[in-house]
Amino acid sequence: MTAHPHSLELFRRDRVWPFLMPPEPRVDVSHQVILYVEGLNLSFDGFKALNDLNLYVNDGELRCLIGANGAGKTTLMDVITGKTTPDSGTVHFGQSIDLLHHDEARIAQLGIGRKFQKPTVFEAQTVADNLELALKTNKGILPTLFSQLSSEQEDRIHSVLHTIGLVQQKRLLAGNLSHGQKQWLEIGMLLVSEPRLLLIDEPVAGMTPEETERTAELLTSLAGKHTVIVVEHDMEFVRSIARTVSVLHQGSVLAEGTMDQVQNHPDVIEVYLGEDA
Ligand SMILES: Nc1ncnc2c1ncn2[C@@H]1O[C@H](COP(=O)(O)OP(=O)(O)OP(=O)(O)O)[C@@H](O)[C@H]1O
Repeated sequence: MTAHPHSLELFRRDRVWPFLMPPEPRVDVSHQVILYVEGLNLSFDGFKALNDLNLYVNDGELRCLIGANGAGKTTLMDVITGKTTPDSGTVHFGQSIDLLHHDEARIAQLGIGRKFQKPTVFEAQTVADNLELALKTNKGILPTLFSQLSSEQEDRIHSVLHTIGLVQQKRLLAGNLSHGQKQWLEIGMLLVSEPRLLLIDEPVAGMTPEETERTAELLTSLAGKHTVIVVEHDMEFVRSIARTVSVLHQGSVLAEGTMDQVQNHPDVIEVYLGEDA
């Protein structure tokens, strides 16, 4: 008796059916904290890039990380996103997800999106196609523009275009966008997969004052639904968006609070802002 074609399909070795895949763990934010970083240490050839670093970020918060060059901001982002393994310490996403047990790709799937300083959009594709490709890539499907989007996915792309203020530009090639618009598009490319936590590195570097202002509006509008951590050197920008600022110095959190509180903190005046004064 020949097997029914559907049963052959069912026994293909290379298929994993959705009901057999491990369920996507939910991020447990029952204690309002979405990110716990505790006792992180990391040395590079004896130099302590992270030094017993502790950081707690609440769900829905917009947190700014500031600190002089070499303070450890990028290294911290690298550890949270699985790019670098610390020597010791723990990193938890919500109450129960131990991020140090997952690799970079899995951490992205779990809902942590990272945007590097330089935009890396596909310049030869339209704005809408960039979002579509990002959505498919994030879902682990071989990215192609030929497979159809579901209506839910189309709605999501439209809503992201709206959020990033590029509805009018959706048919433009990304290469023709301004620097600021490319940065927003790249934020949109993260948003299509609805991340819980967004890590954004120097979003306003190289932007015009108008673009900087719109970026402030965009990032503040994302907080609440998402948790946003912004690394930024532009203090005026930080002041315009941040409720809580964490100051990193020599691999540790030196001070935390509102911009006014940290600027008036004696340790900060001494080691960081004092240098500019
Ligand atoms: N892979 C590495 N190997 C050796 N040293 C490293 C490595 N990565 C970072 N470092 C060092 O660790 C320190 C912290 O760097 P990090 O990039 O985290 O600082 P940062 O706060 O992000 O600075 P910036 O504002 O300049 O981006 C620096 O002195 C850097 O040279």
